[in-house]
Amino acid sequence: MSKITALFKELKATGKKGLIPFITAGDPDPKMTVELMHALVRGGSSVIELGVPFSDPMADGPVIQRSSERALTHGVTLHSCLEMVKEFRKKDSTTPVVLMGYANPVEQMGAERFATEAKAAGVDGVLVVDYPPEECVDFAARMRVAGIDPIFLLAPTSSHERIKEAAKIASGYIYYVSMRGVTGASHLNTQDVASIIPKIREETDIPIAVGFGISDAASAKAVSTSADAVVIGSRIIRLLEDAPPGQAVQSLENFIREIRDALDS
Ligand SMILES: O=P(O)(O)OC[C@@H](O)[C@@H](O)c1c[nH]c2ccccc12
Repeated sequence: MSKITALFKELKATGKKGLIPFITAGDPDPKMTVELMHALVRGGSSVIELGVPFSDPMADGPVIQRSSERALTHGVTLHSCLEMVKEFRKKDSTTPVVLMGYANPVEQMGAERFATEAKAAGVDGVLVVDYPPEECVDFAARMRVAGIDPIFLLAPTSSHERIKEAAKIASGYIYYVSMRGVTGASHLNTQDVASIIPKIREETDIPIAVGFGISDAASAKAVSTSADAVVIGSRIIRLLEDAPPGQAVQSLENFIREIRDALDS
């Protein structure tokens, strides 16, 4: 059983919800990423979604775009992201890490080599934003053979067919995007989310994480009533941007703990 699957089993058994923060590898500075990952764990994160910076992140709003640009300015590549995971693994062998990115860097490396190197670095799951499930049966199989969970996105616009397709090839969890548009939006509708999740559950027992527009304890708690886990990205990136010099790591840990407490209450 994969680390991600085991984690969701344990969450379910203890009646808890997963917390999946997103940070971009190399933002604000490559030297900080591993330290930030450990702070996420101390605060009570379940899984870390580590973003591979990309020059044309079409699913991302301005906040994560800026974050990607900062990381690219520091010369961060897919290879250096894997090095950061390796470094993180020296002190944390249990927290699942999901690498999130766009197809281009993965294809440049080649899917085969990517799978081998990602596994060796300690990656547990891979989410390629621009890989629709129905076109990625081979890719998903290759990841699974390497021992990596292929994670796919579903959205309010996903057809019944696509839901079925994703359910067939995904493992670990399915990422349900709460709304149309880009990351960092502010019009989250938890009722809409709660009405679609049962339709996905009709097709699969895989846990469902929900992201896009979750920015505080209240929205996290509200979404968690129907989801198995919540993903928070843009709010965290803004917190890192706004933190006073030297305070980013502690502010991040405090923020995550606040969300963790809300989910547990
Ligand atoms: O930023 P938000 O609205 O909190 O959404 C999560 C999100 O940032 C993270 O999961 C993510 C970052 N880039 C993406 C691109 C596509 C899907 C998801 C993502």
